[in-house]
Amino acid sequence: MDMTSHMTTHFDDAIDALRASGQELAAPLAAAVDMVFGTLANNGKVLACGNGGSAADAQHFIAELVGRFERDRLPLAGVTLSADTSILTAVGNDYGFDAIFERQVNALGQPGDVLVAISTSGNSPNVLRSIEAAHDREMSVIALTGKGGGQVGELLSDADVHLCVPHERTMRIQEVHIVLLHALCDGIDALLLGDTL
Ligand SMILES: O=C(CO)[C@@H](O)[C@H](O)[C@H](O)[C@H](O)COP(=O)(O)O
Ligand SMILES: [Zn+2]
Repeated sequence: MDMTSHMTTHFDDAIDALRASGQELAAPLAAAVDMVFGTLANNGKVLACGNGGSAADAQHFIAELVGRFERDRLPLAGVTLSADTSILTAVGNDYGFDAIFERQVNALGQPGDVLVAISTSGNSPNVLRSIEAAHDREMSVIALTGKGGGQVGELLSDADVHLCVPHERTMRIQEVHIVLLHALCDGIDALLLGDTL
């Protein structure tokens, strides 16, 4: 195997995945910006969850809300549901791993809040249950998925936003997810601060 050309295919495939996603997802992404901005403007908050690399993405996104993205601004209300090891081990131990996000949505979620649910397969049970809990609590959902959206796609309502990356490989989907989350941060900042750097 020519490792250099093998590595080159990753860049080419990532570019293709981003280009295809840009064509399909720019419009729903704009709707997601409006949803999050509306929630924050009404003193609501954003909850975010995912497993593995998507847990890191959820944490990364919320850090950019609570801290900052590219420009100084007021702190924005967000909580990562996949970062607190005491909650995750306690709820996982006592109620099962599938309840780790649902339990926190039920503890923290209020009507009008937004859940950002990240699952490349769209089939992780703990993410599915977080979406059901969000709906029960009259929250809106922004779902970041791939592989056709899986069961997440079937759970979402018309009021939710589905950002389904048109790709089958987890890593490519995750790479697009981080672009989506950064674009979401940029869109929120543009509405808050004006759209020039
Ligand atoms: O980062 C990666 C693979 O790139 C893994 O850690 C990956 O996130 C984990 O296998 C997750 O459990 C996958 O869950 P999901 O995206 O299907 O909901
Ligand atoms: Zn990964």
